Amino acid sequence: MASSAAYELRSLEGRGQGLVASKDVRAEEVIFEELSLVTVKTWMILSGVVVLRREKVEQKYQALPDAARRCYRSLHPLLLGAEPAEPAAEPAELRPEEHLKVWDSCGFDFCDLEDTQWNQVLHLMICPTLLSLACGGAYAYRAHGQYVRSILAAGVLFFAILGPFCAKLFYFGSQGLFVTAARLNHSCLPNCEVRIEGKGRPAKMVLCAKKQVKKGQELTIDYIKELAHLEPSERRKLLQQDYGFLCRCPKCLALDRAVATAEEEEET
Ligand SMILES: C[S@@+](CC[C@H](N)C(=O)[O-])C[C@H]1O[C@@H](n2cnc3c(N)ncnc32)[C@H](O)[C@@H]1O
Repeated sequence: MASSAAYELRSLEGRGQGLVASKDVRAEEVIFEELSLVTVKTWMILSGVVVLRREKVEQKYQALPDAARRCYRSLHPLLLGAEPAEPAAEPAELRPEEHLKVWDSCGFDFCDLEDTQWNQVLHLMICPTLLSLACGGAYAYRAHGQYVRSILAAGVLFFAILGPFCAKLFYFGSQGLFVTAARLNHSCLPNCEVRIEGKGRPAKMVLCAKKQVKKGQELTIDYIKELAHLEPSERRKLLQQDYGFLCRCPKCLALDRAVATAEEEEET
């Protein structure tokens, strides 16, 4: 893991711990780079929902050296948010459901080179071929038409439109645990973004500033950046459902204050 003096870990009110800039950072500046502790292959739907981890996370954990296992365990939600002076909270060993909690709360999703190649085969070859055979065949059977013609006609349709369409519906992906980046809190107005370069294993994550960040400001990312178009209340609901926390980023806190003021004014 590469580290620099550009950030430090601090306790932040209502958000557990988080990374804070320890010096002024320019827009687009790289704040840190980090290699994944461990990665697993996944099956994703709808721009970023993991439906299946194709590799067993427990096996990955068992294969790690002792020091890396300690880092992995430190990502358990019981420890994330706890003060560093509370080591008693560390679970001795993780149960299967605790492994899943680690990945659900700290896993970063991405597509590496291998996933991208498989996705091209899946979306540009396999899906259109299967659908053309099924739909063209069914049409020819019902309409007593020519199978080859019907399948070819369906093929034109599916090869032209299905690949781009289903590329975001279901795809092969990867998920990585990054020990430092796991401490980044969410904000609906983030000042940083992560880029994951998955050319091989371990994957490399790069944290970049989206805008100028002043010394002492928290470094934040958007956990649901694919859903930036949603209303603030919907984003909040989603974060609570999928990530299990009520968003207390500055934007949501400001909205809370505005709602409370409006309610007070209505009552008086
Ligand atoms: C990946 S961890 C981030 C680091 C964590 N705060 C810690 O103490 O190590 C994600 C957890 O941080 C907290 N968190 C992150 N962003 C938050 C936010 N905007 N508002 C409230 N809690 C947040 C939630 O408890 C969430 O489950």
